[in-house]
Amino acid sequence: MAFLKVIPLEEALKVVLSFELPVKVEEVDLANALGRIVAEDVYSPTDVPPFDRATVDGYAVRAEDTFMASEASPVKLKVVGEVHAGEVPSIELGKGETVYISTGAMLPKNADAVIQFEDVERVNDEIIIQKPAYPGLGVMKKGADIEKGKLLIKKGTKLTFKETALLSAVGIHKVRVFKRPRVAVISTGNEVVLPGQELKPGQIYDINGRAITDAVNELGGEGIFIGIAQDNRDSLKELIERAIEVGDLIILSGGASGGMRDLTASVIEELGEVKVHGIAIQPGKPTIIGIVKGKPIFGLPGYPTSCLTNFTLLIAPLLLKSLGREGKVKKVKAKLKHKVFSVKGRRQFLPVKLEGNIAVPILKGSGAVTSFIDADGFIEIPENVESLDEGEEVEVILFSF
Ligand SMILES: Nc1nc2c(c(=O)[nH]1)N[C@H]1C(S)=C(S)[C@@H](COP(=O)(O)OP(=O)(O)OC[C@H]3O[C@@H](n4cnc5c(N)ncnc54)[C@H](O)[C@@H]3O)O[C@H]1N2
Ligand code: MOO
Repeated sequence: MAFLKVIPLEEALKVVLSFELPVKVEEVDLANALGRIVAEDVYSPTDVPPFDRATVDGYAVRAEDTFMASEASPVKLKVVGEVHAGEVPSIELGKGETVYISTGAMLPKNADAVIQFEDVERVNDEIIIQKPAYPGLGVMKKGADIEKGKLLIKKGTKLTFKETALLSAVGIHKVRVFKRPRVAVISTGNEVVLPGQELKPGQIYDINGRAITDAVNELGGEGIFIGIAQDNRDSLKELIERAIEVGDLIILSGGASGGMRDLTASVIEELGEVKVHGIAIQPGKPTIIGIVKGKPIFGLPGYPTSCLTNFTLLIAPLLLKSLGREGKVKKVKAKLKHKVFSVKGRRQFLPVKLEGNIAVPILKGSGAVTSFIDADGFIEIPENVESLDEGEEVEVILFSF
């Protein structure tokens, strides 16, 4: 193991993307499909609507019967029946005939328009029309909304309520999705305690455990929080071994650097292999990438902003790839609100808040948790660049999956 021998981000990413996570597919009920990633393209098995349908309450007519209608010379049609939603009309419209029809009902044969009842005068079993109807008025044609055979959802799409609505519309009640990769999450540090516990002097609440677990969940994986390891080899080993049992991938945070109590790298080396310790980026220099019992294991920096930035840069692409999502994190273009400075020779990732298409830099530093909580994403400042100017176009890597 080369202790803190920094390598470029691209090299580190190559190591990460060489890991193969198990890719499995399962079928789930639509009711449990929200947030899951679709494993194959989904095509519509049916037309929506499945029949020509009235879009208003009124009278179904043959439009040609009304072409001559005017205020001076109204047309009269005979009402020969009624058809309501859910019924199959038994009537075929003859010349000069109409039926009362409810919104959502199937058009009777030969009808090609529906005139809303407000626009006709009903006198006993006749309606009086003063304005011509055109074919298609008040009608949604079969398949006009969604055509049978249309590609509805592409493989790799994360299901939101819109997609589950779309699947409902075509009657699909089971969907094939990628199994969620199981990601075991460990926080480390004697000072770190779980929210809900009393905070003693010198202690802080665990942020990374929740944040990483939920970032994994948001991305489509299954985050499993294992616990908080103390800063000693036995505690770290015990939690890593538990994590290996349940996870396809393991993420630790804290203790990644080279301080006296930073043990993560050497414990990983004892249990398996450290492949990378040190990446030429800021934040994230002390990041660890390794493998234990065939499972990828990551040690992220303890500072929550550094931790989540590096999760997004390094681990999200691997999880996205294993979920058929092409390994790409979301990016948007924006203009920088004001000039920012960086240190030459350091490749920096700076949190920014988006106000429309303006990226507002957050300059509190990676030691502040609000640096990433207030941020929508972060921008890159390459190592050979000392500053970016006000109004310069930047690419924002989003903290959302
Ligand atoms: N001599 C040097 N010291 C430090 C350097 C350096 O280059 N030379 N780099 C600093 C930077 S940058 C970072 S990042 C940290 C990373 O070190 P570690 O990964 O070993 O992180 P820790 O020391 O364990 O923790 C750093 C900080 O974050 C807090 N923390 C840790 N875990 C959590 C958690 N789960 N939730 C909330 N906060 C957490 C921890 O209490 C520390 O305050 O090293 C710097 N030092
Ligand atoms: O690496 Mo620290 O992660 O620079 O903030």
